[in-house]
Amino acid sequence: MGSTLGGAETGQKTDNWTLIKRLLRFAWQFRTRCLLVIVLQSLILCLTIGSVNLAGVAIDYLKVHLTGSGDLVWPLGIEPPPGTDPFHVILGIGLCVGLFAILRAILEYYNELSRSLLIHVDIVLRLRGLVYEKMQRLSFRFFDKNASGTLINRVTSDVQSTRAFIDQVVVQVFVMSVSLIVYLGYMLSYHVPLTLACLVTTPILAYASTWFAKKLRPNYLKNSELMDRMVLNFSESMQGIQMIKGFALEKLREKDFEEQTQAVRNKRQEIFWLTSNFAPFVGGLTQINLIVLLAYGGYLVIQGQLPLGTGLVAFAALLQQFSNQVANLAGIADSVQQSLTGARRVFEVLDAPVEIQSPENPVPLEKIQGEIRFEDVTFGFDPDRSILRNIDLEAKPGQIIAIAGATGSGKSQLMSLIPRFYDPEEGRVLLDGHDLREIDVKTIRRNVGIVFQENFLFSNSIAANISFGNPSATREQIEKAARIACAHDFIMAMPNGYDSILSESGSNLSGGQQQRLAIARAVLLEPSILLLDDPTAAIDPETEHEIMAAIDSAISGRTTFIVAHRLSTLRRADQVIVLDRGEIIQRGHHNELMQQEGLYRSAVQLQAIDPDSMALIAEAERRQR
Ligand SMILES: Nc1ncnc2c1ncn2[C@@H]1O[C@H](COP(=O)(O)OP(=O)(O)OP(=O)(O)O)[C@@H](O)[C@H]1O
Repeated sequence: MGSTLGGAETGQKTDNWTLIKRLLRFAWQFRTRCLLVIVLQSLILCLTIGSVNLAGVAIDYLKVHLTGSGDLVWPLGIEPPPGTDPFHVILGIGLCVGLFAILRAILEYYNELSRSLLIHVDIVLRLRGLVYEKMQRLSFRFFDKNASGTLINRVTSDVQSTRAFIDQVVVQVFVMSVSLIVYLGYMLSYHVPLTLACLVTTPILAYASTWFAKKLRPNYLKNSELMDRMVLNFSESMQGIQMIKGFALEKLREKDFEEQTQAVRNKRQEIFWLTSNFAPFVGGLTQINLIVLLAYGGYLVIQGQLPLGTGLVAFAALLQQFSNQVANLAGIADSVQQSLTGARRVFEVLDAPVEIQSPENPVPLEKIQGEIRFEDVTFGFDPDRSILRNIDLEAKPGQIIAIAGATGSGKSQLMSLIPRFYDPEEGRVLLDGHDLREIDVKTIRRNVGIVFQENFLFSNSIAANISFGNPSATREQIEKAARIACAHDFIMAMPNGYDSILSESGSNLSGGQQQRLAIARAVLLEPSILLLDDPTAAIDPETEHEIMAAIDSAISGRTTFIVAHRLSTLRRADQVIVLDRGEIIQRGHHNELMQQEGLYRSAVQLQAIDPDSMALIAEAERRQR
């Protein structure tokens, strides 16, 4: 799906006009349905004027019939045959008004239908699709910077606000302009000075609308921010419900949520206060017009300069319609501000640069051997603080590289550079001798199996979870992967075996079972490279050996990077890398490292190779030095 909203405003605050031009370009693709809505609304308008005019004709006819004086102008020159019974004439006009009303009702039905399709089917689905598709392509840095609350809001309520620009601004402005022109034209054709006198309040109205729009803008922005916070709080509370209950913090979280809801409520109230004050103000101003009409128009009728029915009465009805349209200004100004705030936030997502992209001409790689090399790699989240510094390392195909180090020393970040979740700031990472930036991103990721400390499982069948990376995998392939990951037996013990449906996030499985499914998922890809980021960290010691058995069979024949704190894994590794504050401070086989003085030997001797203990030992050693 290509972005039709694309523009050059990336990363910078766009002014309202640029935003409006861009929204109009977006609206252009819905021109047919917009046009249909406009045509229907215009026909409804014509019928309204027709009815008003016919009612005026009926009054004038009665007046002429009763007083025997005055002129009567029949619409389109169609007049009843001479000698027709006056009652039949009035009845005929009444039937025409009734027919117009039926036609109007039919058109209003189609108008409502077209508007709903335009809004809910065309615009909202299209916009949501664009935002969702873009979010799938965005790199990790984007998600590091944007909390999930703001992202959820951008896909949901901001998209809704943005679409308001089309149906509540573009279409409404058009309909309002056409109505105003037609009403004005009709009124001017009857009496120019009276029309001008009736519009004396218009400049005040225009000024007030601008003031109102300016007042609303910051309020809508703040409202979106407060909503983001509220949604984030809610989604975190749902995800961390176990933790909240475990610490008996329900009341505290409830209070937090209530405060945030209250803040949203207060902001909304401010907005409602503004809008509900503006609407009666506009209504009041338009009533002044009616007073002018009655005084001046009444005088003209008495003087015989204006017909009563098609003049004063029709004028009053049209002025009322005119005023209703003008009163819409408040709603339109409100929609403009709301939709521009939403659109700005939607465009921020659509314009966010996709940092990690495949090159235009990627190097063709037939078969990946799995050789990984880091050459003088430096990496950080912000330019002033490097997380990894001057990393050089090499893993030959099929080798096991164990990574040990204190908590926060950069173990996970080092691994995250291999599937190109991030690019290094300096230096390069090579796969089979090619810089990762020269290889197609999909090729890299299909050849890298990853098992994290905690893995996300979808509320789908076990088979679908295992074949997540390759949905077309056969049942045999899925079972083979599950057997390698030592998961087959527990899966078969479940009521529906591989077709058993997992609860949200796999919560009906134990931690060890979840990890084994994650290993099966990684193995199914038959990757040349396996990244195991401390897969036993969140597992109790009893289950740990089951996971280790799964890992042992999974890593055979693959280049494996494993964050490890088990001696057996470290001994088995071809190379152990010891990280401290983003730098490799020791490297070599376990036996070699045990010959050297340093953090590794101290940690092994104290049987404290886990990241927390290594952090303490590293700190103690630094103090000694
Ligand atoms: N998204 C992020 N934005 C900014 N800093 C980050 C981000 N992710 C990690 N860091 C920082 O990078 C450093 C290294 O983190 P990393 O997760 O690689 O450590 P680790 O050695 O794997 O730790 P642990 O053993 O606790 O898992 C830490 O100081 C951490 O605060």
